[in-house]
Amino acid sequence: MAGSLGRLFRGFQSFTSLPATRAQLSHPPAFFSSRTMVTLPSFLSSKPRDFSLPNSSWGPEMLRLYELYNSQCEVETEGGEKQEGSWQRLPSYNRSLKFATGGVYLSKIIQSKARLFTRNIREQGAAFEYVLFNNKEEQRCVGIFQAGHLLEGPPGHVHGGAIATMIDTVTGTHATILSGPVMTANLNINYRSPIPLGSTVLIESSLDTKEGRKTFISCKVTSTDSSKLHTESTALFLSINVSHLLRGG
Ligand SMILES: CCCCCCCCCCCCCCCC(=O)SCCNC(=O)CCNC(=O)[C@H](O)C(C)(C)COP(=O)(O)OP(=O)(O)OC[C@H]1O[C@@H](n2cnc3c(N)ncnc32)[C@H](O)[C@@H]1OP(=O)(O)O
Repeated sequence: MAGSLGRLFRGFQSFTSLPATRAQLSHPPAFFSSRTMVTLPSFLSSKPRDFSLPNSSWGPEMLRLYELYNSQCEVETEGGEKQEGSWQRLPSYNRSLKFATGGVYLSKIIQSKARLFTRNIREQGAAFEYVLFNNKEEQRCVGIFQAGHLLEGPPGHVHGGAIATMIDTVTGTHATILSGPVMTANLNINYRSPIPLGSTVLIESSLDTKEGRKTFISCKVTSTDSSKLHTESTALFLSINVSHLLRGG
């Protein structure tokens, strides 16, 4: 079982190193084409909904930024050929294990009803709408986040716990790409200015350093034009053996 979990994490890492065409990124079924299934470690088998694709709840700013980064996922050479760009969109599912090889078996043992916290609210736009892009060369990850009405903390503004969740999501995914299976050991957050509910913000994560099992990451949340700083954060992730999760830590 630990081996299967390990394959999941490795699968996630190898996805991020796959050459992805724009078509693959925009249309999830193509991601599961026979060609890519050969390349992937076959940890995904059916066609789960990819929550990081645009839906009707996305506002103009969310869509604009999505297009901005998505257009850099593939570039055209002078000869007219398409090739991998500097950014890569990361797909996002509500339940990784469901689609894993042997996932049903694993799910029953772990938690049959478990769903990813940020992807389990059915009403589109009500809570966490986000998409992540990774820049492997620059060791940077960007999250575009639109906060829905269910995330209210102070009247009209986003709950600090929801902001922390999104920071953990962006930096945690980034750390997984950089270092494989990790857990958040420390998350240090300074809230500088409130985020209006319904607005879209940028969450930028960058690698500070890696020391043995430790991956140190910095993150900031800003307005989409970067002029306003909402939140600053540093995070420490520790590489784990997946059996750590099965033992309950
Ligand atoms: C599945 C398919 C693919 C998935 C692809 C992703 C897709 C979906 C994306 C979602 C993304 C969401 C991302 C959420 C990520 C979480 O939210 S994880 C949940 C929250 N975190 C936890 O519950 C962790 C709880 N803590 C633990 O389990 C353990 O304390 C840890 C963190 C594993 C560390 O334990 P340990 O391995 O025994 O390490 P330990 O020997 O204590 O310490 C090792 C070193 O680290 C240092 N250290 C340990 N803790 C700390 C600390 N808090 N501060 C500073 N230093 C520390 C120690 O001092 C030591 O340093 P050295 O002496 O070696 O220099």
